[in-house]
Amino acid sequence: MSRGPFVAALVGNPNAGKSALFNALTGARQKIANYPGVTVERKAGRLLLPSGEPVELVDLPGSYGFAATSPDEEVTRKVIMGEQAGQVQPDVLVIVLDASNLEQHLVFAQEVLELGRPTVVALNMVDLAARDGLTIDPAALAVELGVPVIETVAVRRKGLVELAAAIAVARDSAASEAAPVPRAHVTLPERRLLARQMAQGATLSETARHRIHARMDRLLLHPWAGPPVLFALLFVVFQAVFTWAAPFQDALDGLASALQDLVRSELPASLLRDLLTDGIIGGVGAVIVFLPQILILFFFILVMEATGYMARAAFLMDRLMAGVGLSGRSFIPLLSSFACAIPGIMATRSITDPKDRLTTILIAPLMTCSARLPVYAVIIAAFIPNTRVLPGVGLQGLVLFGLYVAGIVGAMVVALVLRRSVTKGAASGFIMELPKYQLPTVKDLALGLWQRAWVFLRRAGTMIFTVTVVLWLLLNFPRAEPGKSQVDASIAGHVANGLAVVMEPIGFNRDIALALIPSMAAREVAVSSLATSYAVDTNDEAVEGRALGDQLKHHWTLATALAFLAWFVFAPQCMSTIAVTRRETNGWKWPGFMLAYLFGLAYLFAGLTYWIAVACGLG
Ligand SMILES: Nc1nc2c(ncn2[C@@H]2O[C@H](COP(=O)(O)OP(=O)(O)OP(=O)(O)O)[C@@H](O)[C@H]2O)c(=O)[nH]1
Ligand SMILES: [Mg+2]
Repeated sequence: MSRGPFVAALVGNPNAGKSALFNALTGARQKIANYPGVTVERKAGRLLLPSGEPVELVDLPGSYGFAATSPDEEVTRKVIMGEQAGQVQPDVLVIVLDASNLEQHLVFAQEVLELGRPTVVALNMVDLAARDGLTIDPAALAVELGVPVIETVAVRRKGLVELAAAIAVARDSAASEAAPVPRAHVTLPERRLLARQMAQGATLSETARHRIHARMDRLLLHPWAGPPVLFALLFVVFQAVFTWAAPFQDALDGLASALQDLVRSELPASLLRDLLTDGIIGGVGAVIVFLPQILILFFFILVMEATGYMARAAFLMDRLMAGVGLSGRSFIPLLSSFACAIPGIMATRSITDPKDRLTTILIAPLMTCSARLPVYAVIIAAFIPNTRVLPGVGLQGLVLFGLYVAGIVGAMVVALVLRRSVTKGAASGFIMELPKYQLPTVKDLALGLWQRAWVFLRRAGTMIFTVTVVLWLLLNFPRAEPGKSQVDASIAGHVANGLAVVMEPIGFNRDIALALIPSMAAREVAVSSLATSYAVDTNDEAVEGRALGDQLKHHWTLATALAFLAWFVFAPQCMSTIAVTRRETNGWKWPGFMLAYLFGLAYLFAGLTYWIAVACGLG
């Protein structure tokens, strides 16, 4: 019988370390192509046996079972069964197991072993198992599985020679045996039970903590159960942002009003008094009331990071991100962008693939940064009734959650489009180690929250303060004739009236146009400039005292409010984001592209929202 070299294939669950083993075993002797007819990568390379004889080693996509339906898993099944076009059936199967996750990995391993083909098991990641206080006896496992078991640490090149030798032995037995001897078929629940028994039987020692952590991972990283848990958690976070913050916000609001009243009663009526009350206290105060909501959001983010859950979320997201041509590597930069796009864009430096990185930079502004929270919150509080949709689920929190989701979905769609057009190229792999679960320490949490509060207050005291005062000046000069609108007469009013022509089709009035320009300096200024401009234009003392929310309800329709929210989901972020994009991409091309596509999307979606809302009778 004459044929090509012997073929061995690496099979196992996702993240068992197959590709790491493949790279370690084949080195530079690799070929990468696509399987004919499918877009799943075919990775094959040459492994030299201890005798010097070559074996073709094939790295298969990770799989949870033969019944699975994803194109990747379908290829894995077909290759093993010898049904895949362009691929000879492997003579030897190398099952790769994650020793620190043995029970879970043994489920699919049994299904592969049922085929009765010549098989070797690589018990990989024994270093991680040892770190977690877990010792596994390879000899005992070999008895239970009925095939040789070799301990490996792919990333440290440990056990590679022994594995190659075992492959050689299995290959010799394959040559001498006439046909595979299939084992009895068992059902999935039986396989799960057996997996637990075998894992327990082969485990020499295990700490109680490891047992609990392994159980948590089994749930939180589960391909079906994991994402709903993540989603539910985020949902709770956004509900909390509204419900927990309310009393603190009321207190801050009361403080600002009291301060305004104090200034009004102490100073004689003058422009200076107006600057203090309407400009500074009104404008900056309108932003500062959102401190509690920002701190609650960060409290959750910090807890998720400190406990080790965030890395697991990245791990879960890796599969979803792969769907849009990105990897889990983009998850951390994108997550940082929920605080602010600037650190997020800077964090993309850890992404090695240039096209991955560029795509991540371009979509980072679609993640809802914390500066947008005040804008969303003020509009939602004014226009969305504070009703319960379900027990414990408020409509306001739900809308906020929806806005965040809209940003994420928008980002994923944009990534998908970009990866097929401007940043076309193959997706790169994801390498990440999961940290141990830990209880967060109160000190670290307090420190993290304090830093966040400080960043926010400093912004309010410097950038937002300056922009608010400048806007107030532009709104107050030149002075209007008595009885005429001050905003219409002012410099800012003239500019806004010009811009309003463009914005009118999407339901934006002059006040909004006025707020949009300074909000390019900092998002929160949209809130303070609305507060300032309504204060400047009211002479009636009774109306002047009204909260911003009441003013908005007075001047805007629901359709306009919804369009405004949609605008803020997509509109380009502040100037600093554009500047940092220029720096990170070395030129004006990509920041220019970013501005253009984000303005385009913002206009389109604000318009769609407005027209649909008007058509539904909300105008
Ligand atoms: N500490 C440690 N890490 C490992 C070991 N083997 C692999 N890894 C790491 O585990 C992660 C997953 O490894 P991969 O080789 O990509 O896993 P895979 O089985 O090819 O995964 P899929 O292709 O998704 O099925 C990577 O971050 C590897 O660096 C090991 O023995 N020890
Ligand atoms: Mg792989």
